[in-house]
Amino acid sequence: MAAVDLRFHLHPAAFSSVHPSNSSAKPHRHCPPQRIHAAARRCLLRAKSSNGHPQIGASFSDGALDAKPSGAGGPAPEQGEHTVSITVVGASGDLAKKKIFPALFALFYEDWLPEHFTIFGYARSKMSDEELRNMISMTLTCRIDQRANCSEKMDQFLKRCFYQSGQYNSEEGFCELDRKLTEKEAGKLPNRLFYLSIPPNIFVDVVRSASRTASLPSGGGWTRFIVEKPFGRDSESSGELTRSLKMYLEEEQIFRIDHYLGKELVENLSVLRFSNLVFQPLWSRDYIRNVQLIFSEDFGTEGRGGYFDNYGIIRDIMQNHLLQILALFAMETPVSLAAEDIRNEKVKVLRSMRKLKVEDVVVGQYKGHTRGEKSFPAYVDDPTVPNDSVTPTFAAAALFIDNARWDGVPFLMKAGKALHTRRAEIRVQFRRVPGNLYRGSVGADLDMATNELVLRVQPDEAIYLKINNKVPGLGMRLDSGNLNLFYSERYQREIPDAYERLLLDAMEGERRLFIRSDELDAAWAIFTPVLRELEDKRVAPELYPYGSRGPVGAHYLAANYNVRWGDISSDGS
Ligand SMILES: NC(=O)C1=CN([C@@H]2O[C@H](COP(=O)(O)OP(=O)(O)OC[C@H]3O[C@@H](n4cnc5c(N)ncnc54)[C@H](OP(=O)(O)O)[C@@H]3O)[C@@H](O)[C@H]2O)C=CC1
Ligand SMILES: O=C1O[C@H](COP(=O)(O)O)[C@@H](O)[C@H](O)[C@H]1O
Repeated sequence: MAAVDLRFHLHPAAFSSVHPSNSSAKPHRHCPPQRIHAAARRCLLRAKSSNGHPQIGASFSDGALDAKPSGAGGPAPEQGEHTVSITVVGASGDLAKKKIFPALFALFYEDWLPEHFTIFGYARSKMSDEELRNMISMTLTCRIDQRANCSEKMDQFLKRCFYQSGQYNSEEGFCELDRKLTEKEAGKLPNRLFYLSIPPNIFVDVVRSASRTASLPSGGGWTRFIVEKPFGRDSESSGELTRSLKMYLEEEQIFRIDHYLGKELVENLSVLRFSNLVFQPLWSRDYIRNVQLIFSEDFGTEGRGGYFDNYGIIRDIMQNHLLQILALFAMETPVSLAAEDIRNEKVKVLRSMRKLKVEDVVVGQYKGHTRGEKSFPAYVDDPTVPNDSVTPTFAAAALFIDNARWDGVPFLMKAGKALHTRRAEIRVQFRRVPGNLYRGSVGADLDMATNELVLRVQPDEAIYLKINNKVPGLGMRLDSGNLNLFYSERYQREIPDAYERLLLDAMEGERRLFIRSDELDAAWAIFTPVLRELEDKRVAPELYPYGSRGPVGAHYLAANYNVRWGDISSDGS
């Protein structure tokens, strides 16, 4: 039966500000829509209160400059004529080029964007609109299954893209941006989305400048900020970041993105759990022996060493992507599918988790390796990484949830760069069959004959369940076979990129797949002590060759809990 996609039925009002919390509730001042040079000057002269908040009630002496209704710069907007302006801050960067602009184009191509929208790139690099368009055009592709009118659609999309160069900590650039946005929004009810695709050390600068100068007045349309990870380095810095952001924004305006939550299989995890009766009774310590969350990449940190060395794999992947999956996997049934109900359950399960101990962690770092003619660099060969760096590019960890459902069940995580394959998956290993009638027919190792449910997040999305099966023939021999749901065989449509779903959700004000600040606090509480200890003691990572399966220490760690990693068979099944 064809699935009904509710988004096709969304009313344009889904993009409007229907709830006060959707609007920019913090008081702020707008840049004047006219005479921008004077405006920029005034922006800079704007008085600040002692705590850095934009001042309530501060106004320009020139009342005309101040009088900007939601649809300023044009005739009164007609009912329902909304427009969304999306500003990609850090538009010249890797993520913007690789993911954000392509995702925006994909949304446009499939008619998910509202009729009236404008896209702005903002960064320090000097670029004209045309140069931005050229840059973006290199990154755009059309879905293989929908190539019709592709270049026409690209041209239409690129015409809606503009660029504003400016500093991140200066209000001048954002004032100029505000002026241009206002021009494009003329006659419509505006809404603004800022995507902070920039290094974390400048998040607050941008939020301060943009919220003071380029966010919409309270009571107008909404102004939202998507903030990229990392959200701090530990509990303390994350708390500090949250406090700083909240000086300028309401929590409702902050969309902390974890793109793994936008992946199809991760979204499907709750569907699998809560809409299939067969799994419901099995989902606990009674039947599940261990759960494995595995992430591997077959490339190193090339080009991102400077960022990575300050964070390491635990912060880059485990504390966010894998922990979020774990929370969705292990949470209790939420009251409803509403964002706050789901996030409440996630927080509860995260708060039930034991703080990770150093003896439950193995860290590794890749070293150079030569295979045939080809040489692969060591992590420390990156010129932006210190030669004596002990930053882990691989980690394995055993985590526990101290609640009634999961008491004693090891949740094993493994994440690494420069490994032999690129993969992300969830493996659920079930207990042995008690008093198994067929124990003589399944081979010596009963643990090898237990059921395993695998959710392959990427690549080649799939769900499969390993079952024991009689090998056809006159004898009685069992082997392990898979009940398969391979997405490429079952579904013809190409799977949207995670960023498409998340951008759309942010525009719709749907927070379900974004991280709330208390979730973040709970997540950091689990990892901060171990990160501190690893760093204070400069624990030396186990070296593993580029392109290998990672440090053997990961196997010893799993063995401590009678676990065997499910991804070690040669075919990876
Ligand atoms: N790249 C990826 O695959 C992923 C990235 N992220 C996160 O997304 C954000 C953006 O990542 P990415 O695009 O890789 O970042 P980049 O390093 O490419 O930076 C983005 C832009 O920010 C500006 N910039 C870079 N360094 C500085 C600096 N020290 N001070 C001021 N401005 C600077 C540059 O623009 P200009 O000089 O023109 O101003 C640059 O083009 C980060 O928070 C990252 O952690 C998250 C997941 C994956
Ligand atoms: O957040 C991050 O994710 C990417 C992996 O994302 P994927 O969607 O390609 O699996 C990772 O390479 C990067 O280091 C990390 O910051």
